Amino acid sequence: MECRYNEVTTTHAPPPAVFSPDTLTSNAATYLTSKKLDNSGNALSKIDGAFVGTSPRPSKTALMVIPGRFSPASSLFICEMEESKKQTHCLVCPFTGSSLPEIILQDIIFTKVDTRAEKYKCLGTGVTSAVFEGQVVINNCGLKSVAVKLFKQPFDNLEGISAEAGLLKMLEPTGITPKLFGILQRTSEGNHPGIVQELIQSSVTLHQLIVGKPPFITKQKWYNIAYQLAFGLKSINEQGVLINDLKSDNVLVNISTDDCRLTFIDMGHASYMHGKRFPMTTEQASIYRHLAPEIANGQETSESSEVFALGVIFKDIPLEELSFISHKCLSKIPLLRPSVYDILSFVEEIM
Ligand SMILES: Nc1ncnc2c1ncn2[C@@H]1O[C@H](COP(=O)(O)OP(=O)(O)OP(=O)(O)O)[C@@H](O)[C@H]1O
Repeated sequence: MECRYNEVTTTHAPPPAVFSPDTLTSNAATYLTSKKLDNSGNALSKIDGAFVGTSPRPSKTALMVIPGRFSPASSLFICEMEESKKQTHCLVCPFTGSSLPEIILQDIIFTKVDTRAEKYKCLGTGVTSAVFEGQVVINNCGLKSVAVKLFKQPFDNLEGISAEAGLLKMLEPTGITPKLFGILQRTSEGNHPGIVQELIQSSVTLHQLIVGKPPFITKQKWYNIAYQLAFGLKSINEQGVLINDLKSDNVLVNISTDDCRLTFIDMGHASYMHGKRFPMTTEQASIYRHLAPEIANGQETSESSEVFALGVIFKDIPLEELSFISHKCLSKIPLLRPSVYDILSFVEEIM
């Protein structure tokens, strides 16, 4: 999957809607506003069916996502249906060749913001997608809470989506990324394709925590966060994956847990077993402060550029003890940066 960096969100663009009741309604309304998305009846009947050993297939009537701002032009519709037919074979991880589960729209119940209005709970939006809260019927396991990442054009090709989903699957053993439930394919009803993943409950982005939005967290919790950042990056890199877009907007913090549990989200720019180039102009490079200078100069990403990105986050974390190591991570010369193992040992020592 060839990606250009000008597709990446600008650093520290304010996340539009994360568990804030006043913004949720308006944002969700802009993205998904359809009565027909109310799927609860169908999905629940499927669970009832599962209990009695049958699997009733809800009829495919009018289950459409009418996605406001990123709806396709009607002339593209036929082409999309053609595409979805030939894209079925893409439900395999392009890196490992293992198959990825498919989830059908009928099995998702999107969470409504308001029981009367047809407005759905948007967890956040990015450059490539809008992420909605819901529940999904998993065979014989009942309902699971999920975050459904629906891709906007032109980021809605199934190969790219399969790559991101495949990486989430691959990273599941680390426990630091959301669990993958499956891929939602584009259907002839016109819904946007997406990734159905574990919902990270009670979370805010690390960026929100850093810029001082409530809640206030203790120094000990900041140490825990620094440790999990280093440990998480090490675990991900050890699986052969480079995140290539590590920044505080892409880390969720579960503020209801004592240790402030972290989850690394958004593997949309990640690569497996190799680095990736992100061609960009000097002006663009200046926006992406988490990008190491060599990447802005056209070189491939590497474990060392991941360390640079970690250094940017450490610099923003309000712990003086991190300034020594973040300074080293931010060295312009990749070879002078510490390894993620050195960083982890350093954080362990200061805790
Ligand atoms: N699994 C999840 N659980 C809870 N909230 C989530 C989850 N995944 C994403 N979000 C919310 O949705 C927002 C957008 O998600 P994500 O970063 O994956 O989108 P994106 O379009 O790839 O963003 P970018 O602009 O970085 O490309 C996140 O900032 C977060 O608030």
